Amino acid sequence: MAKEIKKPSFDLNSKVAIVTGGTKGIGYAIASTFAMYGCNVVITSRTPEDCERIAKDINTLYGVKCLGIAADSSNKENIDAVVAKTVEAFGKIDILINNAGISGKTASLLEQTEDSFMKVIDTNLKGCFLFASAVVAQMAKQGKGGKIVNIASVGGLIGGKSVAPYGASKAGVLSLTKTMANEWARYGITVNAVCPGYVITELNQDIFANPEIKAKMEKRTAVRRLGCVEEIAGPVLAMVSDCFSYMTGTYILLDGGQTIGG
Ligand SMILES: NC(=O)C1=CN([C@@H]2O[C@H](COP(=O)(O)OP(=O)(O)OC[C@H]3O[C@@H](n4cnc5c(N)ncnc54)[C@H](O)[C@@H]3O)[C@@H](O)[C@H]2O)C=CC1
Ligand SMILES: C[C@H](O)[C@@H]1OC(=O)[C@H](O)[C@@H]1O
Repeated sequence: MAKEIKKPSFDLNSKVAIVTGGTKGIGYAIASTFAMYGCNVVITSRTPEDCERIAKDINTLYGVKCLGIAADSSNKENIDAVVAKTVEAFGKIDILINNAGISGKTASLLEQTEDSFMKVIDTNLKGCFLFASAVVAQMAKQGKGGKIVNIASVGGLIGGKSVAPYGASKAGVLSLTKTMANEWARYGITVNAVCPGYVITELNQDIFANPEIKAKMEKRTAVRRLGCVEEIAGPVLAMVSDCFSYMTGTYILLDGGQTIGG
């Protein structure tokens, strides 16, 4: 008899995930997709009403426990409180998705200020470091490993005009992902990233509202269209499942062929 091959499973039953910035856009799609697969989810954003409302919706729609906790991803005290409240409510953390992010001021480098630069770095890069560090301290105590996915961007690979702080923050996230994977493999924790291209969300709705710009962006992709949030959430689900147990310290590019020249 030939060797039996294990059937891949995306089941997240009884797992507990934190999805930062889980009230909107890509984060909301990820939190909802995890919930569809049985995962209890903690979602964060800075607005308490949004957290409460969306957590209730996810709970009603998918029958899992969902907790909304207001927290600023650039604030260490807030982050430590999210980790403590998650452990208090669920007893453990299995998965962290570092998703909360802002695009920042669209302007040339010379027009960026210390404030506009640091605001993006604090949310996108410092937040990723602080959240992962706080969660890993808990995962290490649990002794059963864990999965972290950082939401980076094509912007972190190619830079791009007028979005220097954003590109730099996402390049930093990709570098952090490698170091985290190296240093935390000893705890059985894998750390990976995804680099989405153009995905329609609130982050960029103003830009894509202009039909000319939208058409230009679509033309930059090989598939000639913008992405949707489900096209990021599905791959992230696979990445936190048992299927991706041998992947760590790297990223998946989800850009419709933007970086191969369109
Ligand atoms: N939409 C796109 O085309 C792409 C987005 N991304 C990344 O995906 C992630 C999600 O972006 P979208 O869903 O598009 O944006 P969005 O604006 O729709 O949602 C962002 C979420 O992050 C939260 N957030 C922002 N700043 C926060 C802070 N300081 N503390 C806590 N929560 C905060 C917001 O409340 C919201 O829930 C971001 O990291 C973004 O950089 C990456 C590549 C492409
Ligand atoms: C903010 C941009 O419109 C959006 O964000 C990203 O990371 C994508 O690459 C898009 O450019």
